[in-house]
Amino acid sequence: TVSRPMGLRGKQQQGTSRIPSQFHKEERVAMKEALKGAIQIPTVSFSPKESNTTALAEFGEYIRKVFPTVFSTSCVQHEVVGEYSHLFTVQGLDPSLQPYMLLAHFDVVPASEEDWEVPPFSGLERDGFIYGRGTLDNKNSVMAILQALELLLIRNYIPRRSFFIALGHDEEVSGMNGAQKISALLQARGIQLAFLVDEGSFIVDGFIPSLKKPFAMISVSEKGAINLMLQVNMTPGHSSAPPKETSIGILAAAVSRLEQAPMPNMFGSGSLKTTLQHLANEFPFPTNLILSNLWLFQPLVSRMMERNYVTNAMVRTTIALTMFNAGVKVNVIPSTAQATMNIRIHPAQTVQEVLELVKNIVADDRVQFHVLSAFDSLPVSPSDDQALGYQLLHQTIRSVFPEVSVVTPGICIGNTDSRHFTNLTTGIYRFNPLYLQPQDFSSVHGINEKISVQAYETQVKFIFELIQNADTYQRPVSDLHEL
Ligand SMILES: CCCCCCCCCCCCCCCC(=O)N[C@@H](Cc1ccccc1)C(=O)O
Ligand SMILES: [Zn+2]
Ligand SMILES: [Zn+2]
Repeated sequence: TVSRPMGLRGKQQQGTSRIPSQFHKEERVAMKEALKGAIQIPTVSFSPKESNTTALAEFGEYIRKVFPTVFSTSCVQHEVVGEYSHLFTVQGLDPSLQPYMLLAHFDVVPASEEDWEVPPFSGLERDGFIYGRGTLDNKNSVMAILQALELLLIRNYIPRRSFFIALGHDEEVSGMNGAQKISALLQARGIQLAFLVDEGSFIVDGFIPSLKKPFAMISVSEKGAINLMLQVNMTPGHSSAPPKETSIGILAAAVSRLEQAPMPNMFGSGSLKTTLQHLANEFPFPTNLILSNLWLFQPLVSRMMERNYVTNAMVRTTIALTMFNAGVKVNVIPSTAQATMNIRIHPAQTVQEVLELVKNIVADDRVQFHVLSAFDSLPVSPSDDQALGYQLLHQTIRSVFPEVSVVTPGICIGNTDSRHFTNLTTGIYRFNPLYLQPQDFSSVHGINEKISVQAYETQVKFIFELIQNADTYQRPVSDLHEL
């Protein structure tokens, strides 16, 4: 367990003085009201071709209204990209410092009114929590980033290091029109980023049984994915004289075989192993010893990880059957049956390897494979002493969340807009400065998504600190050792 400061040491902020992250009562009320207003705009992405464009446009008007200083300060340039996404360029004083990017998205997944305790687009405050779709994924980040910049600018802050704020409008349906276009635009301008911070991981609490303390997980990679459609075609006919096998039966047996035969456990070659080694001393006896001696206990630990759906997703490629279609009439045997699945690829495997494994499990030539889309897992970003982005996050976590004793690299089991930026940087970090418990995780894309007012204020504070920390001239520690 490393809890001492790593990486960035030495003098802070030569010249200008640091602006304390203290906000008065009126500012704190204004910031939570601004978030509520953002939740009330139903910026829903239904599919790559269908979104609430009226709401997306309204959101653009809304941020102009609630963050007037951001939009009127001369060191901040604003552009709309891909019709609804936003790119802010904040010009720093020192062009020799490589710029970085803060990334977030303001589209949300749909929410069915009836299931919620509080209407999902009401932004209602109840018992210290703000409820609504997007309070964790990901309007909290969108608003907190702009809010932190607004408050810094009001205090006459001018950054030393330039940075970009990119706010996507279609992350929930692939990010092709938002994040992808922003990335292409910056590439055309010859920009390279020192690092990028996006959503995708949290200060996680209660996901590993017997680990009582929360820890900060910064995701340094994310899983790949395949959308795969299996199809069986057989001769159609009259249901009164059925053949021995039908398209439905053949396909059902094939997908059942896939559910019965999970993909191999890759714990040994994955980053969850590193994560657990960082955490070893946080566990009570004997788990601390077990995790410190993975050379011996790896088989035991890898099986333990399979027991929970989230940690299971971190040790293997998963297959979720998500669509199943066949038949139109009760007395007609259909010719075609289709099953679509969403596969999430462990970083130790490739698209091709997984497709081979799936074919071998299905093992039936009558089942056709149609790959609808596929991409490999993302490259692993550095998390060593020299990794500026990782070390800045680590430093900021230590100061804003002093009670969190472990910060570790991890892997994101979902996909984020950050995957469109591999052309601009190798330092992609997915971290949302919020506590997340399993019940909060279920509310993301689920029901009763909510954020506490206090947690949101802390998120603003975190970004306020992170932006100032990024102004460091400090080179990573090991460079200093050489001096
Ligand atoms: C060691 C135990 C730690 C447990 C940590 C649990 C934290 C889990 C956090 C997971 C957050 C995932 C965020 C992913 C965002 C998301 O939902 N992305 C979506 C976006 C998407 C949609 C269409 C096509 C491509 C991508 C997705 O992955 O489906
Ligand atoms: Zn998201
Ligand atoms: Zn999402």
